[in-house]
Amino acid sequence: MNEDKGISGDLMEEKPHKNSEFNKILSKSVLVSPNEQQYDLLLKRLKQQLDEGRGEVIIEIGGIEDGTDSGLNDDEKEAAVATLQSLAASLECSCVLLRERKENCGIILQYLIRRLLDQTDFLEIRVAVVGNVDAGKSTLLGVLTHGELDNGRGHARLKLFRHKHEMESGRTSSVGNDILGFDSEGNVVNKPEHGSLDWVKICEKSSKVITFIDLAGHERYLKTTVFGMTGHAPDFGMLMIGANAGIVGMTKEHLGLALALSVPVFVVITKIDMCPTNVLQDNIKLLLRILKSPGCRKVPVMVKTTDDVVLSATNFVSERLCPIFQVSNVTGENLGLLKTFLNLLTTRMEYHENEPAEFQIDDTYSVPGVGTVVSGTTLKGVIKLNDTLVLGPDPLGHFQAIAVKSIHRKRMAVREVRAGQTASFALKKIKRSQIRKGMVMVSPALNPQACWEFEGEILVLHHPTTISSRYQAMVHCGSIRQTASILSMSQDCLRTGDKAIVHFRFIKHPEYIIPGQRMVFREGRTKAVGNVLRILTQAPLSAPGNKLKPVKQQQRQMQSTSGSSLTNSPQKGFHDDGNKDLEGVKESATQENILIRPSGGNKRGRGRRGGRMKSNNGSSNTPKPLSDVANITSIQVNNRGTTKVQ
Ligand SMILES: Nc1nc2c(ncn2[C@@H]2O[C@H](COP(=O)(O)OP(=O)(O)OP(=O)(O)O)[C@@H](O)[C@H]2O)c(=O)[nH]1
Repeated sequence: MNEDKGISGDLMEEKPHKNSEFNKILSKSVLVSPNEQQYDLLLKRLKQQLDEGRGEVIIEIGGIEDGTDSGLNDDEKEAAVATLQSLAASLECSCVLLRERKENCGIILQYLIRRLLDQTDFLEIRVAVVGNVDAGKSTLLGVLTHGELDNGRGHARLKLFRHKHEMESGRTSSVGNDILGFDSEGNVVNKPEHGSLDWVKICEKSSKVITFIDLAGHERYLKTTVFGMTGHAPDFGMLMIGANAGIVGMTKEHLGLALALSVPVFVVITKIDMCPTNVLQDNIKLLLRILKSPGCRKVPVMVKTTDDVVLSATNFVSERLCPIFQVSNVTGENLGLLKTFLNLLTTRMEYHENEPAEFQIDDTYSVPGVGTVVSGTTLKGVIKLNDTLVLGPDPLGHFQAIAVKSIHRKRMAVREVRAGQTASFALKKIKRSQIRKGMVMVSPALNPQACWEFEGEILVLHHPTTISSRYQAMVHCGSIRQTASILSMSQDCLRTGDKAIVHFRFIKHPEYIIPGQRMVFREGRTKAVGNVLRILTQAPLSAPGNKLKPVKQQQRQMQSTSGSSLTNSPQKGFHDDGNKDLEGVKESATQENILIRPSGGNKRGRGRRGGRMKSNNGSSNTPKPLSDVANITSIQVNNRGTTKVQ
């Protein structure tokens, strides 16, 4: 089958593997018998590679592609492997063979070098699990993390459900988490006897922990699913498809969401044990067509052997690659391949030691005997025990100093957390009611500012009619989830497929957002995606909680400021590189129609939220011209409502 071919050559050329530089010094002669100087150089480079890969790297030996130096014979292989093992041991790493292949020129090997970490440390990868209802999401997670196969009637998923109504209905409604640990050799740490409370035991024995963010498949819970995709900062998306049902319901919606948020996706087709071959083939054909379409532009790879796993995992740094697994939760078929793949995934989040810390809160708890606890993801820097951070913004836009008295990672007490890691902090002298999802804890060095208004560049993926000024919908941006109103736009009105610069204002309280962040703007089936371009107002235009001023009044206010000097605007115009990012998604909205649902009324949303969806010519408030909006940079308004234009 044509689709079954391996990873296409052009993909490899486009994004050379990150180890390719290192591999150049791994020439056969050097590895087989390095002199002292060469050995030291190898050691130094390997350490560098491990630091870059957050503690692990995949090394290929004997595979230099210049044609002169490739392939090892048996003796050379033995010597080269001994050198690699000695290098790994010197750096306190494990060295595990992943793949051995015989080419005409000789043997080529791939090894996983992984740092041995102490009990409290582990590499963390977050995988968002999406797919339609009944695709088998909770079941697969139950099978993977509890080591027992399913019975086909919902046995495995029972271990994951968090609410009584979920047990009764068999449907996930909340964002659930479960973990799968791998030791330094790549063996699964989870055992059937590990209950869901044994996270500490699993983490202590693991070098890498995969956190699955189990998201609801039903349309009713889409808001929660979008929050899971934006607020939990997943490294990857696992799109689950039932073999017999195929691409139905929310499958395309979820795929589109991952695409819009630039989250690399791999596909797991479940229930292959109960699906007739012809149905499976038809569903796979459709899947491949969608993935290859101009809207997705993915390179699908059917993963059938360990070789395919290693190849796709090492190239999964490219968002374009889309590995596809076919598994059964009942017979366990191909689950081994999926586990090996998960073991080889590496985090996408970068970590720089000296960056000021940023932590976004995605949940709050009140724990008896402990007090208020917040959980979330460390986005930047490192947070250590007893550090003082600032928490906010509160409804007045203020941040307050807060000391970090205890840190937990996956229920395990630790001394520090770094970028890319989720954690929870117990906070003193603050009530749970004072904290909400979307708040941040950041280093005081950042001098964080609360934001009521911001400018975003958005692309409308779907709207039944048109969007114009004063339209309101939910903004999802990181763990922020709040309704915002459109004050003005660079176009009179927006229809499906349109792109525009939009001036938003949060309706309830200010938030902490950063230019460049990805955002989703949605209400019911209306959906737009884009980037935050810049922050416009640092303080409320009126007292918090007050209704918005009419747009015209706001615009007059803004016009009076046009031409004033740009104080906090990092950008001069609107044509920034965010445009580029949206191109692929735009195509998906316009050409392939994968995200577009058939037009239809949206009566529920219209009534409840008070958003106005006008007919094409119905815009009574002419939006400000783009050039004018560009000039307005900061309208500083204090709480009494006095405007100070800078
Ligand atoms: N035969 C067979 N049945 C499976 C397999 N995977 C899941 N099932 C069954 O499919 C049903 C639905 O599985 P769930 O895990 O609840 O599906 P889900 O995608 O989590 O659904 P939501 O939580 O509502 O989003 C259950 O009865 C499972 O036992 C499989 O590989 N083979």
